[in-house]
Amino acid sequence: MATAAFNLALINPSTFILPKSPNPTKLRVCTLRCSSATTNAVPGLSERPWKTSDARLVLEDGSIWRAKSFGASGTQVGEVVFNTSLTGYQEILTDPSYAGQFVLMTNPHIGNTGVNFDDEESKQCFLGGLVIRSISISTSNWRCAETLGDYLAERNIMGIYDVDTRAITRRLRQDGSLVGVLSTEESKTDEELLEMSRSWDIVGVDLISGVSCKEPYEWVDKTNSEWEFNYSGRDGEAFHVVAYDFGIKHNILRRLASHGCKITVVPSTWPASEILKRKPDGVLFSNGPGDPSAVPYAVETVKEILGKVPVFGICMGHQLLGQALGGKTFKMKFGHHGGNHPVRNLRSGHVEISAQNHNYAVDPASLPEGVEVTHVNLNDGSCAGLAYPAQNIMSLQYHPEASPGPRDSDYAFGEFIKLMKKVKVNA
Ligand SMILES: NC(=O)CC[C@H](N)C(=O)O
Repeated sequence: MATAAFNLALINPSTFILPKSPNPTKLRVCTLRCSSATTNAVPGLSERPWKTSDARLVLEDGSIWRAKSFGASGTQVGEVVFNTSLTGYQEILTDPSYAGQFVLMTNPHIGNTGVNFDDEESKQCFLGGLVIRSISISTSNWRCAETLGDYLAERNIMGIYDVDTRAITRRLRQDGSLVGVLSTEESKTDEELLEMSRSWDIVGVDLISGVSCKEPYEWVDKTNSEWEFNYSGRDGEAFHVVAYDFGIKHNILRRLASHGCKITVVPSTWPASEILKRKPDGVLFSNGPGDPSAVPYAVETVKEILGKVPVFGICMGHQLLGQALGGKTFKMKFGHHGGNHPVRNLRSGHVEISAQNHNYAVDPASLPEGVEVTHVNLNDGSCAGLAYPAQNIMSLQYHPEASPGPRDSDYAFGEFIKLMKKVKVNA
């Protein structure tokens, strides 16, 4: 009996907690579930015919989570955030706003539909890594082109599974987002990985420049007719929208194209004067990764455009607009990441279930008079949308394009069309 219990402990992921000592040499390794393992490698386990724990997630609070690896191997540092979406892991993996972050999925079973090449939200996976409870051992979907593991390995993205995602989520909810290091390298000690996590920070880093396009391009793809749902939204009028790519998700572009817009996507550093010369009907400031305070050049660009042409900001775009209007942004405790966030539209009174992915928010009290809070997140009362009618500005902290997530907020694209129409008609 004792032997069986011991073996079970060996093949299960074990969690080791290091005390929060500032001095790594004083760290004492203790174990919650397996009292025999006090070193990184468990002797003999590598000879077993089944996969054994071969990866570690070391959090900056000193906790160490043993796991099994899939996708790429190596060592990677990032900020751990949890995402509560039940579906759409592929759109999440390709959302450039996750650059610098490890996404932990709270849904315990991931990978069952594999991946396809239609559901990508950008050309690349920019996230730091994926943390899941259980990886599906088979894939079953008519669109499946390959397995999640192969997809991540080809893109050099690390994944871990067989880790207690509920316990990590509770820790993040309690203590806030934490920096962590994922590693499959046995040669690195726990202390080295801990040191790495403690000497890295996502705050103040310009992550946009790493994900934005390098040259402008035209976008024409609409939402595939098979998936189109908002037939009333297509007014066919060809408004020219310039979209700043701070890490833009393709579905934002598809939804604008489905409304008949002609779209030019420009890099994050494209000068405002160049945009204004093109006389667009509207400018979209996209979603994007990281800290809005780390990209003052983008705030300056937004400032130069405000009041001259109707604008729509989404997520990072909303935060940059908030700053450009004179407001402040702040880092939230653990942010909002998922497809089930209730938001109240204060103008209509309607509640939308929305897709969200952000760690920063605009402080509404810091905004000047005339700027209206149009949407509120009903989970925590944070600002979820703004408008400044005098300057034809609208913005949302969340994702009207969903992908993944519910479509309740898709009407926002129609509102942007209306805003452009109003200005054009009155010009
Ligand atoms: N999706 C986004 O645009 C994210 C915005 C910003 N990077 C944040 O984490 O708050």
